[in-house]
Amino acid sequence: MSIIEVENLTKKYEQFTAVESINFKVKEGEIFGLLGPNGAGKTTTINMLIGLAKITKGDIKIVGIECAKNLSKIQEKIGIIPDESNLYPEMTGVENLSFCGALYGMNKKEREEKALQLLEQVGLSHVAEKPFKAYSKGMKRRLTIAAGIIHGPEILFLDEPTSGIDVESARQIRKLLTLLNRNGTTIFLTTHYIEEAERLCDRIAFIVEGKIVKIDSTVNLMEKAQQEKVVQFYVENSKIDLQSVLEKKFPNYRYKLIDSKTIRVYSKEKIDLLPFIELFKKHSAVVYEAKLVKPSLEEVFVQITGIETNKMKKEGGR
Ligand SMILES: Nc1ncnc2c1ncn2[C@@H]1O[C@H](COP(=O)(O)OP(=O)(O)OP(=O)(O)O)[C@@H](O)[C@H]1O
Repeated sequence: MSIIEVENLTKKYEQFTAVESINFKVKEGEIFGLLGPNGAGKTTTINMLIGLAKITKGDIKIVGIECAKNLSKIQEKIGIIPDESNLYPEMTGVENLSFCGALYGMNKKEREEKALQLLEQVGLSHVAEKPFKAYSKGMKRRLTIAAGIIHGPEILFLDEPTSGIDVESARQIRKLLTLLNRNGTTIFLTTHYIEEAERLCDRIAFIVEGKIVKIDSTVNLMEKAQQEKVVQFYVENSKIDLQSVLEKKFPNYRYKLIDSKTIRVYSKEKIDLLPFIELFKKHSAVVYEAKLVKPSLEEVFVQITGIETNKMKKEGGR
């Protein structure tokens, strides 16, 4: 069953179209990711879904309810994790969570128990009594997530959940999202980390310049990637432009220059390494490494969008 249905959704900022007639459905119980580079329209889309941005055209249904007119009816069913925290800096972790619980009508005992349980889940028990303002960026994001799920929402919306935070916090957040999802929460997230989408999402929509260019299950997308063989050469002492020399000699392969010494060769067939090594040798270039690379979602993303992934931020390069 579809728990989110989006039809011809469009957002214009005056003459500029930030999101153009996009369509997608999110199935109950899945983790759905909207993946795209900066400025693609991810935040605009999620903001329309959660009622923070006005829709220019189109329809959104969440749990079967038309959102435009009935936002208040879906508020309790959804959890929203903004990229900027909305918690109180002076309050401690436990106080912030307990306060959020009170907003959802939970009684004192219930919300304090839930607060402690959530602090444990997000790995923040040791700072439960410290004020929020003393938390690191990653800790703040984790507490913001805990606050967004205190009422046990059916659907969780997250805008760039691990952007700009430390690797350990990102790992904890991914673990928590996986756990929540296993327990039945549907998750809609935006990200510009390809690895994150690959690791977390059941289905992914690629969004570029306000348009969805592909939607498929991660399994199907990965299968497509794995149809190609990829060999990576690491070459030193080379005075040649690796890509143009290879393209001229072996035009039937596809190439991607990783850096001036590293190049990838792509083919649907097996790749015979010897002719490559001989060609490098002829140009006095020494091959120090030739390895088979396991194709990743990155390859599919580049193929479909034509966007070089160095334009997307990398995980770890936070
Ligand atoms: N309030 C606004 N007024 C005018 N243009 C806007 C406004 N908000 C966003 N835009 C533009 O709409 C486009 C989509 O922005 P959006 O923030 O949705 O992208 P994004 O995919 O979330 O990227 P990022 O990761 O950089 O936030 C961008 O070109 C942006 O400059």
